[in-house]
Amino acid sequence: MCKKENPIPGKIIAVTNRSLCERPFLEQIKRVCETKPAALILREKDLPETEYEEMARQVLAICEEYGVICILHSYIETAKRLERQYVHLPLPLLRTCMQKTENEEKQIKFMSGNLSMDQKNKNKLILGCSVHSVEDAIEAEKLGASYLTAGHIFATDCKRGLPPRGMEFLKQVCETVNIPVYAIGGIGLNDGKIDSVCECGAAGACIMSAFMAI
Ligand SMILES: Cc1nc(C(=O)O)sc1CCOP(=O)(O)O
Repeated sequence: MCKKENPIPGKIIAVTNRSLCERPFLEQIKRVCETKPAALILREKDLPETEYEEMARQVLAICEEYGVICILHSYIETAKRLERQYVHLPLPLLRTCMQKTENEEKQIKFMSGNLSMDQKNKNKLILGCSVHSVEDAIEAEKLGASYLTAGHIFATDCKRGLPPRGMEFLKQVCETVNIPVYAIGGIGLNDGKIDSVCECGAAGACIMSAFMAI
């Protein structure tokens, strides 16, 4: 299993969901950042893009203050405007973006757009992608994803009524692709599941509800 270099420097990725917060959202983001996750995915995809962008500016400032990588979710134009290097996309969106262009060179150009990196890393866009099957994982890797989230691994209120895919599924995904995989779904901060998913070959875990209530 030779995984490419992980663009995320740690095991824990926080995922936001403002509807789960009891405190003002930005206050909650600060509390999350105080625990020093490696990254935070700003997943507020029900917001209109203008509101998302406004929120992203504020969240980015907090993440920067705490040295936490902020990954924008779904809104590619916002990511370009804010010159973000890290973007997370659901697979259908990654597919659509890539279909707009004919070859890999053009794809990267299209995706990178105005995403200006530091000079050394020019054009090095870090794309995350959510996958829910081994086939999805293979496709996302081919489309140029730099890391994957695979879920949902354990039962979670956020996917009520849907059976979890389990550790065997996670293992299969991790064994199949050559990019880092983060487990998502039903993982807490101190329940031992982070270690368990890493034993399956995952690079770490994405955690939503537990972080929104921390
Ligand atoms: C946002 C999300 N995506 C999933 C996927 O399977 O892609 S599972 C999920 C919910 C994760 O919430 P919690 O950490 O509270 O279980």
